[in-house]
Amino acid sequence: MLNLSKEGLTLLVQNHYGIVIVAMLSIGIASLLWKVWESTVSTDEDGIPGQLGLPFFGETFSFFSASYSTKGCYDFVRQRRKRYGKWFKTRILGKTHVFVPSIEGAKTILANDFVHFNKSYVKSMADATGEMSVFSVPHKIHTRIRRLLSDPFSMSSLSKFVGKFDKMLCERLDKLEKSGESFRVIDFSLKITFDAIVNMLMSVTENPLLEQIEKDCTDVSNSMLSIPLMIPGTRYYKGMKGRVKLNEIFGNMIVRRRSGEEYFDDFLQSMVERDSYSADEKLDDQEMIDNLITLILAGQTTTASAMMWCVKFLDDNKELLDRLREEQLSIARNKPEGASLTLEDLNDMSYGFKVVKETLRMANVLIWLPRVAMNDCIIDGVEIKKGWLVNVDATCVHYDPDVYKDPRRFNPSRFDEIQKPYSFLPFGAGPRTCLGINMAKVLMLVFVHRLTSGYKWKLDDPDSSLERKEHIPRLRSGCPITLKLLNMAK
Ligand code: HEM
Repeated sequence: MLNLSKEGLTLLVQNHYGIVIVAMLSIGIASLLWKVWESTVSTDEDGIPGQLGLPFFGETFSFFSASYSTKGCYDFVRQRRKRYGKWFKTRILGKTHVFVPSIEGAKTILANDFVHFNKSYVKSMADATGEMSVFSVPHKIHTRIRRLLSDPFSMSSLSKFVGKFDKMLCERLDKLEKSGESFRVIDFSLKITFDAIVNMLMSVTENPLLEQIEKDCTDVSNSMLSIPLMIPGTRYYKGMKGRVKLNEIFGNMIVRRRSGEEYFDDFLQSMVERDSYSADEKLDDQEMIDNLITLILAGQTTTASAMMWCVKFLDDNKELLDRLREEQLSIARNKPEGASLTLEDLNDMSYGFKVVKETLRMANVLIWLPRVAMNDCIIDGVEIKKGWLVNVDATCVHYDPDVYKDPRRFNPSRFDEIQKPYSFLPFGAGPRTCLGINMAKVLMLVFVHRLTSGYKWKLDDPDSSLERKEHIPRLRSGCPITLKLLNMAK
C-alpha cells in the first residue's frame, strides 16, 4: 500500500512537476467541457431531450459521420431516438433541429406550410437548384411557378409520355438481357429516368449534348449536401461550375426556340410560347432555367432510387413477386404483341400500384422533410421556438408500429385499407406536395410491368449496406442483377 509522508509527497511533486501540471490541466479542461456539455443537454425547460453540444458545431460531426458511413445519415436520428425517445433535439451547423415523429406533427407542419412554417434548405442545396427554383422562392412566386409547371405533369399530358418511356425501356432491357451481363439497377434507373425526363422537358435525345447535360446535372446533384466553399476540386465547386454550364446550355436553347430555329412539342416549347402573356402567366428566362434544373434534380435520383429499392424488396419477397408477375402477365396477355402500354393499362395494375406504394413507404427516398418555424408554436403538444428547424420525420411515421402494423415487413396488401391522413408521406403533403407524383407513378409502374412480365432476374450481390454520402438512401452495391427472358406462354 502507498503510504506517503508530507515530505515524501512534496518530493514526489517536485520530481514529477510536469506530469502533475498536465494532470491538473487535463482535469480542469475535462470538468469545463463536462459543464458545457451538461449545460447544453436539454432540461425540462422546453421538455425536449437531446444534446445541443458545443456552440455552432453541436452534433455536426456526428451527423456528417453518419452520412459518410454505410448506415446512412438516418442512423444519426435512429441512435438519438434510442437514447432520448421519439422526440429529441440536436444542433447541426449552428441550427437547432427537432425531429417530429408523429402524424399529428406532420399535419400541423405540412398543412401550415408558408403560413407558420417555411421550407428550409442548406445553402449548398439552394445554390444547386437556383434562386428562382420552386424549391426556394417565396410564397407568392411559388404559387405562380407551381401552377405554370403543373400542366405537363397532369395525367392527360403524361399519357403521351407512357408510350415513349415504355418503348425506351423495352429496348434497353432487351439489350441487357441479350448481353447476359450483370448490371447495377441504380445505374440503369438513373440513366433511363434522366433520359426520359430530359426528353419530356426539352426533347434532347442526341449525344453529346445529352451526355454534357447529364454530367453537369450529376455534378450539381452531388453538390447538394456539400460544404459551400468554392475550393477547386470539392463537390460544391464542381456543382457550381456545372450550374454555370447548364445556365448557358438551357439559355441558348431558349434563344433558339424563341427565334423559331428549333421547335419541339414539349414542356420548354409550351413555356416559351407564353412570351406574350402577362407577367403572372409566364416564367422569365431565369425561372425557366432554374426550374428545368430543379425538375431534373428532383425527379431523377428520387425515382431511380425507388426503382432500385423495388427490385430489392421484390427479390427479398419472392412469393409477392410471383403474385405481382401474375397480375402483370395477365395485362400483357390482353395486349397485341409488341403494343406499348397506355395509361389505361397502368390503371389496371392495382397490385402493382400497391407494390409501388409499399416500396415508397419502406424506402423513404426523402427521409425527412425540413421546415423552419416562423414563430414560437406548439406541435403535437411540444413547444417549438421561432427559428428552429422542425424536420417532419417521414421515416419514423412509416415505421411506426401504431401506424403500420408489422412495419418492417414488405406487405403491399396493407394498402387494401385506406390510410389515415398524413400517415403516407413519400411525396410530402400540403402546398408543397411533390409536383412529379404522377410522373413518378408512371415511371415506376411501367418499370415494374416490363421487368416482371418480361424477365426473371438473379441478384448478384446481397450486400445491404448503404452508399456513403448520399442524401437519398441507396444500396452501396447498386443492386446488381442479371436478367433472363421469361417464357411468357400465351
Ligand atoms: C419516387 C419519386 C419521387 C419521390 C419519392 C418524390 C418526393 C418528393 C417529396 C417528398 C417532395 C416534397 C418535399 C418537401 O415537402 O419538402 C417533393 C417535391 C417535389 N418534387 Fe418530387 N418526388 C419524386 C419524383 C419527382 C419527379 C419525377 C419530379 C419531376 C420530374 C418531381 C418534382 C418535384 C418538385 C418540383 C417538387 C417541389 C414542389 C414544391 O416545392 O412545390 N418529383 N418530391
